[in-house]
Amino acid sequence: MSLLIKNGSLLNQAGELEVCDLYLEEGIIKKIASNIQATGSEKVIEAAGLLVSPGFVDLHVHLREPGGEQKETIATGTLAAAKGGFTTIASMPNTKPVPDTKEQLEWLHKRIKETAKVRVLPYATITKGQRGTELVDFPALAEANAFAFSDDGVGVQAAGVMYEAMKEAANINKAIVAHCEDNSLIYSGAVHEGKIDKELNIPGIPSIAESVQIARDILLAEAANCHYHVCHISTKESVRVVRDAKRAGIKVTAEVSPHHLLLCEDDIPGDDANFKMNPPLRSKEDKAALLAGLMDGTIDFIATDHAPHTEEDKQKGMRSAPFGIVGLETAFPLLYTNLVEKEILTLKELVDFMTIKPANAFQLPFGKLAEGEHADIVLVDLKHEATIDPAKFASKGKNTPFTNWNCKGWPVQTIVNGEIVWEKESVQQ
Ligand SMILES: NC(=O)N[C@@H](CC(=O)O)C(=O)O
Ligand SMILES: [Zn+2]
Ligand SMILES: [Zn+2]
Repeated sequence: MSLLIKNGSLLNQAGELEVCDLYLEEGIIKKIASNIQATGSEKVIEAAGLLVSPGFVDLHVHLREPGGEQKETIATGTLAAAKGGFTTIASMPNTKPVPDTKEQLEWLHKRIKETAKVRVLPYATITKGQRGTELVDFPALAEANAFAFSDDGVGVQAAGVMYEAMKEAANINKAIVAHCEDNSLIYSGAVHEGKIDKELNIPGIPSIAESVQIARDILLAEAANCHYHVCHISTKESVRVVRDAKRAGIKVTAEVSPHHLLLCEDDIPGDDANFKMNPPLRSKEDKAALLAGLMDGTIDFIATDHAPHTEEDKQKGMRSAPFGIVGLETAFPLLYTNLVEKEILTLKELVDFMTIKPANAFQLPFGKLAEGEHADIVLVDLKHEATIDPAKFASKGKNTPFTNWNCKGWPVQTIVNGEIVWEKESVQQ
């Protein structure tokens, strides 16, 4: 089925909105022009007043399948992605079992093919069982279409193991995507070590637990000549270290999450585990440094770190609940409302941070609206206002700190490979 999107607003290179039509056929954007005439055989989508954006790309998502289906499945997580305007997501490997063999990864690809609503690029682990000791078979997993290698959920503790992993990854031209956390510096903390740990009398996680490992890894990546990507960067020291590394010409990239851009420890209302995630919400100064890092190119793009947990998990409170919050269904409206509407970022900057920038960091052929490109598109209503209500999420995870936030910029239709995978009317919003 071909699609004709009429009268939508597209961002041009200068960041201005231009009214245009798009013709999609066989999964490809065939034509972008004003006044494309319908032939009668295609489905016509009236998009007047809507932003037509490349589908969003999220390279940090937890889908929990296999082994955590009570928290999320590939089906529910990718529906949440579609609802949030994401057309390509990369799935983190901290599942049970983890994709650390060719067979596991092949099973995952099959399951994705059967049940995913959007494109899913699965990570393989760096170490067997994410135990941090024995490396996976990098060439075999690359052959089985691993997107990249990550032990997300836990840092690789031994420098020697990380160095060998980086050399393996460099050999096959794949990236090491790192959750940076030195276990000897976390002291079983649950919140940032700063003000909030004292206020709540809960052990804190110091900033150095992250920044020390990033500094180590950057030097290893330089020696191994490996593309090294930093997950969910959260501290001002980490930003400085990455900035210096980029200046030195080291192949490092970094992502930041919407919650670290929009919240800090001062926003934690008390013992509420919907504000518990790893890394934790840091200080006001850290939050400012993350935004500055994003704006000066130190941080390459935005990724949600969508980490669904059950309500039962989160009712255990700050000390005992698992780390993580959901993000797919609220990322764009939150960032649009709190950064673009407040003129901190332009609309084009935000869209780029969620489309072309993540795609380019990993040489992915997505995130662009141009003739000949994949027909991955989201239509967004920038004016419609609605309040965030977790009860309405498609995700099984309702664990968000943003309940009741009023936002504009809600996706209304999501197209992957030229096919409508979600539209507002089909799901209660
Ligand atoms: N971010 C989190 O707080 N939790 C993630 C793991 C991770 O991203 O490190 C999870 O899998 O729940
Ligand atoms: Zn992580
Ligand atoms: Zn994660």
